[in-house]
Amino acid sequence: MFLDRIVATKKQEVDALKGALSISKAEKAISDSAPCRGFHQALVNRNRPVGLIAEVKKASPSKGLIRTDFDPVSLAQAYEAAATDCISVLTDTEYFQGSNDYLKAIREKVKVPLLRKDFTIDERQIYEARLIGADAVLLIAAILSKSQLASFYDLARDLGMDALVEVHDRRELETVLDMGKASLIGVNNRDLKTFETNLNVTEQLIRLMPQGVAAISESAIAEPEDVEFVRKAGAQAVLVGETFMRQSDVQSAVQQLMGPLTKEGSLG
Ligand SMILES: O=C(O)c1ccccc1NCC(=O)[C@H](O)[C@H](O)COP(=O)(O)O
Repeated sequence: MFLDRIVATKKQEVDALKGALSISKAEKAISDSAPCRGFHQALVNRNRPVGLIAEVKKASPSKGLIRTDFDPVSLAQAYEAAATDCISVLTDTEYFQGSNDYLKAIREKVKVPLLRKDFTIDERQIYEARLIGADAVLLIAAILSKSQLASFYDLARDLGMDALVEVHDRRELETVLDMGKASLIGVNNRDLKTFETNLNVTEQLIRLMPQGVAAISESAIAEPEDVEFVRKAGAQAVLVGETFMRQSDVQSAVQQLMGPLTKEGSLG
């Protein structure tokens, strides 16, 4: 199964990180660094009726190479110019052709809060995310135990970041809700084991979420009708990658998919 392969590769990367990243040095560097930008708060204060996390995504296991003229900083600047609330940056190299360097370079040029989109399986990756400039990390319920979810969540918060906790089915959602911490839950419409996508997953899972949880619908959102469908299902924001990456003009692609701004003067 592909997800198992990804996790096996991450285990090797984490072994290398154990030699390369000292937690005490990381803590010192983080205490000297600028505070994070509020990722969750940007979605609360969103610029449109449905918030947007726009993804910088060069390639994927399901689609292969998605964008050939891939300049991560220009893409992120186009997202910012289109009043995107948050940006997701894929940092996995092996399967998504992403890079920590992309996130670092985007952090230098763009003020929008950044999600480090990767497969977190070890606490060192959370320190690393904060050091490279992330404002939030992704915690995928399909690859973590309840105790890992809780401790990684607490660590992210202790380091000043938000955590987007991702689920795909009822069992994963129940685990996350049992944990009793997550206030930002992503429903991935893509089954990461089969790559099948279905927006009904958002509808089925959001209705099981208590009030006070902000739900993000992730993956396979391609048309304004899809955004409307997940809004009606209760999603407060969407996470979109491929649809934007396949358009030459990313800024206008955001406007076409997401519609006009709610707040005057948000653009630019
Ligand atoms: O995108 C994939 O093929 C994929 C395969 C295995 C694990 C994760 C995968 N994608 C990560 C994501 O969650 C998406 O990049 C993100 O939700 C955006 O999806 P899309 O708008 O469909 O590009």
